[in-house]
Amino acid sequence: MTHTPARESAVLGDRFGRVAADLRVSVTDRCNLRCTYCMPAEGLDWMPRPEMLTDDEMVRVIGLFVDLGVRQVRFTGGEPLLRRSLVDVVRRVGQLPNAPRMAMTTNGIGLDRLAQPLADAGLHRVNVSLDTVSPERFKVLTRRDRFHDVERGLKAAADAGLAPVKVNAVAMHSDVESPADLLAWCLDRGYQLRFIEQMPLDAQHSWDRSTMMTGAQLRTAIEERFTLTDLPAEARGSAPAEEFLVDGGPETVGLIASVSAPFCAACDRVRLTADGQVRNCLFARDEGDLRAQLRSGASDEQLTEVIRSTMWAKAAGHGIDLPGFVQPQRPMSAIGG
Ligand SMILES: Nc1nc2c(ncn2[C@@H]2O[C@H](COP(=O)(O)OP(=O)(O)OP(=O)(O)O)[C@@H](O)[C@H]2O)c(=O)[nH]1
Ligand SMILES: C[S@@+](CC[C@H](N)C(=O)[O-])C[C@H]1O[C@@H](n2cnc3c(N)ncnc32)[C@H](O)[C@@H]1O
Ligand code: SF4
Ligand code: SF4
Repeated sequence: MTHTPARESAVLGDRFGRVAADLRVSVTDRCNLRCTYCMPAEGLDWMPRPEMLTDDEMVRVIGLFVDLGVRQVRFTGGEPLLRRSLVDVVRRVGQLPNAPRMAMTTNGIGLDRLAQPLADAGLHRVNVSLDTVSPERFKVLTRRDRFHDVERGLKAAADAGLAPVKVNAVAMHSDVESPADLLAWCLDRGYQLRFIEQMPLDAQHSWDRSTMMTGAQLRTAIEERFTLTDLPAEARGSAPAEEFLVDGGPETVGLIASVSAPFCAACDRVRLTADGQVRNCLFARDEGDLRAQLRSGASDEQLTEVIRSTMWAKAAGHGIDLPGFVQPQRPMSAIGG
């Protein structure tokens, strides 16, 4: 590969001039829910534990990303709260030189107990996934009867000051309730709701475009009850969510239209999996193997070279609409979203 100045600069760039500043770290692939758009009911093997990065390995690699210009680290999973050492990892990342902002994406189960310790360890904010306000519907969608655990988790996050508390909802046509019901519930409690288009990343490879609600369809459904006002395009930056004022604001609702309106041209994200692979895109089919290097005694410079070369190879976009699109082998639950 030709080495250009951009390829060797202090920041983590790619061939299209994008610079990664947001690292998403999957700390485990294990989960206590089985959301239908993410995992099969059973039969998905977990990563063997010896293949997972230890805390020391994970913190070392995150430190290298920070040295390369990463300014926000998001802990995700699987379910990140299932990693027993999570609070300690957060504390250690918060103590790095040039410590990044730290966020987490979680299903909220266990957050009632962990929100305060995580906030004390330095976590700044949290996004909680919740697709419905009906406990019965929750049980169907996640195959577990845990709605009230999530409800308690959300409240604990707000009480611990992990603000703003955002709620993520994957929207599908099969949903019986209106997206406006979930929005009303979130507005009442001060949570910032964002709807997400379902992406072809489920472990069972059963994604079907026709079950996905598009951003435009969601907007229409929400506008049956609320007035939405566009925010200036500049306000969005590199965020996946396009935000709208609800009934004149200040509350907002977000639409993450990854499939119908991709935001890849402004992408500033890079990913680290729990088994130590760098992914330059949610949909990447190749990964940079940091674990092998780490365990064969690589220097920081050698690890940095793996990160840089993986990022340099990043594609322009996810290519879902291209004829040759192939879903990555690694499922959403082992990437982290
Ligand atoms: N296509 C695509 N989807 C993404 C990307 N980053 C996050 N998402 C999806 O957006 C949804 C919400 O993700 P979150 O983990 O809450 O992250 P976020 O929206 O960047 O978080 P905030 O910074 O709090 O707005 C999930 O379904 C993610 O898979 C991305 O880089 N590309
Ligand atoms: C993979 S989960 C991992 C973190 C945590 N378990 C949770 O659910 O928040 C991260 C995010 O991806 C979203 N997600 C999962 N499968 C998806 C899919 N097929 N399409 C779009 N988003 C998906 C979830 O709703 C969640 O907001
Ligand atoms: S979306 Fe999150 S909570 Fe649901 S099965 Fe996937 S990893 Fe678990
Ligand atoms: S699909 Fe890939 S390139 Fe597009 S925004 Fe997501 S991570 Fe970035």
